[in-house]
Amino acid sequence: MTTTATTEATTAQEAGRAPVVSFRQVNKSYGAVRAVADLNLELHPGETVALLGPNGAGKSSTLDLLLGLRKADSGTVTLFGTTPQRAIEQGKVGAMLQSGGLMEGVKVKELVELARDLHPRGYPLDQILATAGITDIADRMVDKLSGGQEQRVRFALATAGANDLIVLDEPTTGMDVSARQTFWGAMRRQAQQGRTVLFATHYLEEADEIADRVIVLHRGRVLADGTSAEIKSRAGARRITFDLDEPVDRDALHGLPFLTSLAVSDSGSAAGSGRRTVRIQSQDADATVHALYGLGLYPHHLEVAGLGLEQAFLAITTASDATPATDEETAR
Ligand SMILES: Nc1ncnc2c1ncn2[C@@H]1O[C@H](COP(=O)(O)OP(=O)(O)OP(=O)(O)O)[C@@H](O)[C@H]1O
Repeated sequence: MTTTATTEATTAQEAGRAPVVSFRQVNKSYGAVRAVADLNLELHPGETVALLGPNGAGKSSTLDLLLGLRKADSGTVTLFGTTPQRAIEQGKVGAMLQSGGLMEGVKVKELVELARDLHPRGYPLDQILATAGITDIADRMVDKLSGGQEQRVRFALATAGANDLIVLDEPTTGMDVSARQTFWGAMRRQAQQGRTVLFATHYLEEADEIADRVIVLHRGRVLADGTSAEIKSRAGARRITFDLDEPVDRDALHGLPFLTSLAVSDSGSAAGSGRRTVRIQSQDADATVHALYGLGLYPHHLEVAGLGLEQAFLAITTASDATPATDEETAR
């Protein structure tokens, strides 16, 4: 074996072992705005990962760095052990981004065909159209599509060949409920075939349902990283709900220990009866409920439940806003 062949074999072996995506100490600023701050991240084959974060958290910047569309100020980004550019040239990555219009003056099928022809491992045209659910609009001009149809065409372009990594930036924006279901069905099939899927989203229910790993970004940092169940339990707080027949002493309820929020409303079924429903969020439900009985109250229909992903997400990002960001915030 020649030295070159040995080097190539070693590189291929390394690429086989390398994470699909690796960010090491990556920083990106736009002037004074720190969009990505000391970001460390690894994605592995077959993972479906949701990137969650409030507006301006750094999601699009992270995806741009990952795709080599922007250059990091410092740190390294690799895909399959090589540069993003190289991985993309090798046809390993399909991307569906928010920005950038679709080429106009062509039919849907012509545009998809072009993407397929450019892909080193392109799929048959009919298959791409069917997977993206756009067979019926294949002869439509691209400039005549609705927002949701455009998104489906973008999806077809991102999956026109056999990619190992699919990157999606808020892919279902503008899609109606049924288009969303079709879209995620297609995406699940991609994941079942061993592909790694990374998507940024504002829809927490999508992250909860689709992703087996959720990464919460805030101010360019990873605040939490784990399964959706882990993120929910990391937020710590629990919801306590109960009804009260007696007059509600809000000051007393506000004085309960470990309380993070309190809402009192007319009890839906018994509106006008004087019964009130109290909803509490607490960092220590046991202690709060104990103190509640200590107030001499008699709560009916008492329920204690974990937070949904949306509330957990809010709890995590709000807590981070209240404290200076440190690397210890990272969950793993
Ligand atoms: N080209 C740019 N020039 C200057 N600032 C920018 C640029 N692009 C992004 N930013 C800023 O960097 C920060 C991160 O933006 P980014 O678009 O990555 O966030 P995001 O999480 O994708 O937000 P959104 O959910 O609103 O799409 C924001 O404060 C944004 O205003």
